[in-house]
Amino acid sequence: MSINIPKLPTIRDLDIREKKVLVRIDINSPIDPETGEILDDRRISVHGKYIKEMMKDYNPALVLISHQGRPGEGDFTSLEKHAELLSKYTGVTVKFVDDIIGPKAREEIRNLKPSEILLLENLRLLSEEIIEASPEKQALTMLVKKLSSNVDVYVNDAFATAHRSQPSIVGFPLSLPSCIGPVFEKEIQAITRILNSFESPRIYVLGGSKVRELLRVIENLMRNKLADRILATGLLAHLFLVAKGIDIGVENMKVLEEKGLLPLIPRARYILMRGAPIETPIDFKAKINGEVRNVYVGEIRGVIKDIGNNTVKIYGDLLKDAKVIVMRGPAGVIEEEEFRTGTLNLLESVYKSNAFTLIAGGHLGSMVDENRLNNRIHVSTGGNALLLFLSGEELPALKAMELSSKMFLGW
Ligand SMILES: Nc1ncnc2c1ncn2[C@@H]1O[C@H](COP(=O)(O)OP(=O)(O)O)[C@@H](O)[C@H]1O
Ligand SMILES: O=C(OP(=O)(O)O)[C@H](O)COP(=O)(O)O
Repeated sequence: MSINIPKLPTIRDLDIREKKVLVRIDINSPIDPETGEILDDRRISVHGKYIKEMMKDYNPALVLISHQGRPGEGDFTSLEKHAELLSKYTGVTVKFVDDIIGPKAREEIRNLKPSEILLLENLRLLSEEIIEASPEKQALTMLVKKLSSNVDVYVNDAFATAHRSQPSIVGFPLSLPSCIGPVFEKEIQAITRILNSFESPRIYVLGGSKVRELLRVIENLMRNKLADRILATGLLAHLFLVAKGIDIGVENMKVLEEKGLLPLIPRARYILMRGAPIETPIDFKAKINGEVRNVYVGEIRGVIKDIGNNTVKIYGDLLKDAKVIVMRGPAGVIEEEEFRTGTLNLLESVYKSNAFTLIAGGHLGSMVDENRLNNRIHVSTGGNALLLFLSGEELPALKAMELSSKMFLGW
């Protein structure tokens, strides 16, 4: 199976010096739903580092756009606090405006000078931004029309949103000379390294809560024969246990129901029947009568919040032999300290392994110990974007960028 990585324009191919540059970043971060505090700012710090370099090398006037959360969910918040953190990491005061396409935002953009940075409000306040459509349609949205006429070029540095065919990702490339940004470029380099390695076993450790997207990834991995083993954790493990006919208890079925995951059971069964190499945990951590207990499959009690001690050991042993590891999503509810052990122990196996490893996803990335990293481990800013690409899907952001380079750069 060969995955085609198109040649993409970078900021070295576009003249951005002293220009007004619209940069789509992804600073979507875990948020405490109670306090609205940003729980982990890794994506912000990574973008901050590269924006700082961009300012030093090209002195542009930067207009930053991003989303945060999804409407209706606890992490759907303003980007005001993100601007403060971006200021900290770039060393430049990042001005925030609580508007996106209205007169206030456009006035700020018009007045922006080289060496200044402006962050607009959460893009998903615009209903247009939630709708997925073709680049041609998205180029006609109000967002794209109103902002394009106020900037010179568009840079897509939101690798983590590259799998969404939303206007801020695929609309601007058809409207402005465009390129990918430095964060995006680094991700493509890491992916190329994985795709060029034909060593096995290739082990995927998949967890977290975005189960629907993970099933799509697993289907692609199987179709393209890219995974030797898939170790399920997080809510994905709940789903596959149920699909195997295992009783996970009423409380855990309720968790699946509340997350809208019950309709995915037949699809998970079909995946298993087709022989997907999916391993499920043999034990879990749950809180019973206020105490954290290790419970075994077959006698599950309480709400499962992490993988158990024996699963950690078995998964850890399997990872010892891996040549390539892709890890996505935490193994448990890492927001609660007592349920971080599974995730931290799996990461420990990664630090000790000799495999080339990709670590994907905001929550998992926040658990990584930066001091234990080496050049075999790439901590991606992307989650599902990375996995979908690695499993052979065409990313809308890349397709739009290819169209753009034909239109504006004559490539
Ligand atoms: N057993 C579990 N039960 C409920 N939620 C879980 C469980 N395991 C993990 N999660 C949740 O998954 C979420 C992170 O998933 P996801 O967004 O897919 O990961 P990432 O941000 O790394 O991409 C966390 O909020 C965590 O609480
Ligand atoms: O966090 C993100 O994706 P991820 O959870 O796959 O890493 C991106 O910001 C995309 O967010 P979305 O999945 O709400 O479109």
